[in-house]
Amino acid sequence: MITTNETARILIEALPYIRNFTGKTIVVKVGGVPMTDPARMRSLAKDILLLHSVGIRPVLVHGGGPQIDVEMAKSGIEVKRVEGLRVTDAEVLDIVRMVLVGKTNRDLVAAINALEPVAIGVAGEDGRLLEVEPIDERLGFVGKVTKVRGALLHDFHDDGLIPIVSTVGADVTAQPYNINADDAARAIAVAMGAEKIIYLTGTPGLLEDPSDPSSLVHRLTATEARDRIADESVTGGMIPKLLACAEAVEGGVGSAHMIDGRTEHAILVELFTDEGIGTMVIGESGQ
Ligand SMILES: Nc1ncnc2c1ncn2[C@@H]1O[C@H](COP(=O)(O)OP(=O)(O)O)[C@@H](O)[C@H]1O
Ligand SMILES: CC(=O)N[C@@H](CCC(=O)OP(=O)(O)O)C(=O)O
Repeated sequence: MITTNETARILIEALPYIRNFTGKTIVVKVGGVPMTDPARMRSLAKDILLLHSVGIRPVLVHGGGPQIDVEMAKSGIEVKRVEGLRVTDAEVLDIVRMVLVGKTNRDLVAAINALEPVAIGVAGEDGRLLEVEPIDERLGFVGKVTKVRGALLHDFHDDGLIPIVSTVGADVTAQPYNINADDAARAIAVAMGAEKIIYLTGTPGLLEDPSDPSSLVHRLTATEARDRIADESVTGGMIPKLLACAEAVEGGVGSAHMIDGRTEHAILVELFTDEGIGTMVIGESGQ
């Protein structure tokens, strides 16, 4: 049982962090794994609302890879990925939009709005928030973000709203494209001049040995992150995630964090306490 003194100490410890982050943009990307449990989604909604309530400007970007896999299986379509990216033909693209824009985004918006009606859902193809180019024709409709209309998201914040972004973008002809949500979150954080980007994932962070959760890498630079991708010590979904962290700090975001989205209130511990959790990627100066 937490004592009154401990509660007071925690609040006092949080104060300088709250002061430091007030008025700043923090991008939180939640992966599909942490969202498989509705209780976790409700807990995430409380955390995001708390950030908003203390004057932080949060942008919640979500994935939904496992949820797309389930719908593809129901339709009897085989899942193919190349270096963590889903091969997306027109049929798969329909499923991606249905799941990300039609379901996952709505569930997150509803989870926050059940507490306070300040969440607004937006897809990357709305108002061409996320403009893309195809990455590689072998991947089909998979896009790399070339432009972010960040002003749209700043406007939502100015209006007291929390934008919840699903990462289906569009090219200049309005053709929709599937985007890796980690990379889309990175592009948004860079375009908005975010203070931090936080990835809530299905692992404790970057692991030396992916089968050993205690082998957590606490801190590394963007160059070290790129080296680990080059020497193939990370695989699957960790490749775009680690690359996104490196590109975020190289693009001017203060720091990028990968933390365990399955741990309740991990965002609050990361932001408001002296306890660093998960993996932090920083710029070359070590700051
Ligand atoms: N070195 C590593 N450390 C941690 N995870 C790794 C590593 N190498 C590969 N992975 C894999 O990457 C996955 C995380 O990427 P992904 O599933 O896309 O994340 P998300 O949970 O955000 O959707 C982990 O669940 C793990 O299977
Ligand atoms: C191109 C590509 O691979 N897009 C991803 C988009 C969703 C996503 O990134 O979801 P997670 O964050 O849960 O991994 C996909 O289709 O799975």
